[in-house]
Amino acid sequence: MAKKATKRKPTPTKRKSPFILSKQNKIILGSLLALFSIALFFSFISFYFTWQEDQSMLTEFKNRNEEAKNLLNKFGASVSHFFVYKGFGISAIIFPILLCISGIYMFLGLDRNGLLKKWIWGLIFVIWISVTLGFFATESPLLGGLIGYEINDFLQDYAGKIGVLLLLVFGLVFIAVRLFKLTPEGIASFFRSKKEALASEFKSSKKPEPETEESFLPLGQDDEPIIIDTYTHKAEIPHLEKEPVENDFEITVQTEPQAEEPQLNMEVEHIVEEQEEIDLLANKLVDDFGEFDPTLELGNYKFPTLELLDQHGVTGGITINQQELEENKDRIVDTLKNYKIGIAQIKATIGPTVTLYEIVPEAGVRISKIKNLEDDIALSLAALGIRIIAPIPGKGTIGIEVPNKNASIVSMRSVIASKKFQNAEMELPIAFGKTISNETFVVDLAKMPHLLMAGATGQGKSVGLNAVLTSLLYKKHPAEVKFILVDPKKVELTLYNKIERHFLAKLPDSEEAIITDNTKVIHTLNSLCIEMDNRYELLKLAMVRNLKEYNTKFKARKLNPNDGHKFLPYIVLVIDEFADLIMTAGKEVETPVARLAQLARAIGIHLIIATQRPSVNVITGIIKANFPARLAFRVTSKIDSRTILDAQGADQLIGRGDMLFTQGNDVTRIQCAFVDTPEVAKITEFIGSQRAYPEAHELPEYVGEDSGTSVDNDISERDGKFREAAEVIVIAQQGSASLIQRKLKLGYNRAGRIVDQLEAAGIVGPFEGSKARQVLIPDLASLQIFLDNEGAS
Ligand SMILES: Nc1ncnc2c1ncn2[C@@H]1O[C@H](COP(=O)(O)OP(=O)(O)OP(=O)(O)O)[C@@H](O)[C@H]1O
Repeated sequence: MAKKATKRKPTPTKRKSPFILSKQNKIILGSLLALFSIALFFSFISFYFTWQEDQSMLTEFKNRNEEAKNLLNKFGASVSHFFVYKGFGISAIIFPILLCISGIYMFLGLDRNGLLKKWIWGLIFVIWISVTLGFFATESPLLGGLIGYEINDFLQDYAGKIGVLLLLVFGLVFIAVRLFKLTPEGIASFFRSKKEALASEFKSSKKPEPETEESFLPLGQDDEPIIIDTYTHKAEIPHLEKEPVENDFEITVQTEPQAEEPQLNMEVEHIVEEQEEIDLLANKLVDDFGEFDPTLELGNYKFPTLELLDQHGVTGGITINQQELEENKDRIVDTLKNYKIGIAQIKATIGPTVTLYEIVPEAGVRISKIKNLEDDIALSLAALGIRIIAPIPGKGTIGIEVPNKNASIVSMRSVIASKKFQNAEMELPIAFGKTISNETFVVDLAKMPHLLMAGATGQGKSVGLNAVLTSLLYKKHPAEVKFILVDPKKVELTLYNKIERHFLAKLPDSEEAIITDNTKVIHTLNSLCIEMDNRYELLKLAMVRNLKEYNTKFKARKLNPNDGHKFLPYIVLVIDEFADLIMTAGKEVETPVARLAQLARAIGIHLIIATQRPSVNVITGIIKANFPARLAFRVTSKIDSRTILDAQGADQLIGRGDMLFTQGNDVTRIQCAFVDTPEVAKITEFIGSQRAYPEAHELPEYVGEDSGTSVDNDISERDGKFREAAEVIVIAQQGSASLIQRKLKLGYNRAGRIVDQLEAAGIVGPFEGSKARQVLIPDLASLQIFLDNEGAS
């Protein structure tokens, strides 16, 4: 998206200009413009031959019996009269030329930036030529047109003839320098090179050199041994210190430095030009075709509209219950008074779910004393979820958060529609919800750069994940971001299947884009590691430090797609129920996740990991260290809160989307935006019904150690029990090593080896995680035929 890097427009529905035409319309309009401009061109030309005869026709435009001599008849005569006679004279011809170029641009669907430049220069030319001709050709007004004449007249009244002449010369200099990039040095070197070319031509015509090797040899030096290079057959350099010899071109050049000075100057200029060549080429490509636009393939893609989201009954802001506020204030003041803590000042900020009471204690009160009263205050307020922030970072106050009796829902619609989100100039903006002071909370996932989410069951984790995904869907074009969704629960993220070919990425041979089984997760994570390495390689080649710089360079056409460069979308990997994965796959999952978390930030791969159980064996030290951004919904214990946030507080939340977010230092309390399943269904339906890419974004192939075997299908090297094992497997129609182990009383390793050989022979299918392998031979008779054929071939 060439335009995406610049300012975003306020509403997602109006991101594109309403004047964007479809490809067909562009072709139609482009050809119409080009043909019209050709007609106009000839009409202007013919005006110069027919204008006198057609003059009387101008008032007879409606009269169908009258005919004009102009090539375009009365229309041509009138338009030409307007543009040439009343307008700019002969320079009016530039208009059809500009129109023709515009038509070609439209026809070929080229970028409009280059065209705008041409129009600006065209208009400058039109005016300059018209005024110049108006100045010099006062006798023939048709050359400069009425405008040229009038401008001259006007200027001469104020600046006189000389003043206008100087202005015209300045115009010429301006055009020469800005458009043709002429400089005094450039002109001087041009003439110098011409002069030298002439001189050398003259010289060579005077002394024609015979085309033999001897012509390079110094003449008249018989007494000196001449060293001839065996490869080049030329005299070697040592002759330098010798007296200059007229006939020896090479030596003369090197022994007369003064005569060579102009040539040295020229060389310097040449080097400068060479250095700029890549940039010049890129600039030319951008001028001709415009910046690369990754969204072009789905050019008609429409962003989801706000109407797809519900208000959830919230139309206005938060309703303030004055009585509740007063009561809470009095209770806080009374409770603190009971403990002999005086309050100098108290202020309330009302949020969607909690109200923050900011207290300035009287001088001499110890902060730790108030902090220790947390439970007592909660008791006296008879409310759950009280949190004391002492002191509030950046302010000299103590905060007491008290849940509102009637919490209001923060709808996803309200946060998406907020100015803060709409105007967010972020790479991957996420609108989480609203803070305690009712401000929309927007953060950039690209800066986090990975997010860890935890919360006990039913506290709003799935809604939180949907809020993250919805935010990105409302802001990003399918070309800019791809999701990899891992959903071991198999039900939470299924709705996103509909946007598979727009927004999802998957392994080359997998059918389902949403990953639900563990083996596939391991493969996908390893495949992402390969993608990461590939991307680093591309970044290295492009000599940039991160994905943003890389894509900017690619859009500016400074990276050649023939060298493997391509526009790289962000990849967001979402793993729901991470605990479940770690429990079943352990290190196999942890290692690639840690590797990605450590290294993937620069190349645009971002991880979002959600878990119900934030225990230390799930969120291990290495994972924690690489996930500075953490989001905690309500958890069941202080320990869990510490594991996820490195601070307590998450155990005191009130649930239903009440959450704490930290990016390393401050902890912010946020009410998560609520987006319901039917809303997600509508959004995915809206996107899914639009034209899509032919396939989901393909990840690099990963060949796992356990998928397939490297065992050769060598009959002579097969285990002695191979045939028996094959029979057991075919009878049971179950390809498992443990079955062979039991039935044939073999050790595990030997049984495993036999299964590998069975796979290599094509009797059982590949490894499928916890499931038994598929048996590819239906019955014993078929097996018999199969093995006999194998032996015969
Ligand atoms: N931000 C919110 N605003 C209002 N209500 C919410 C919010 N988030 C969640 N809820 C309520 O809590 C319920 C449970 O939320 P959710 O399904 O997200 O929980 P969960 O943490 O994913 O649970 P589990 O881990 O069992 O899947 C929702 O159905 C909704 O009624």
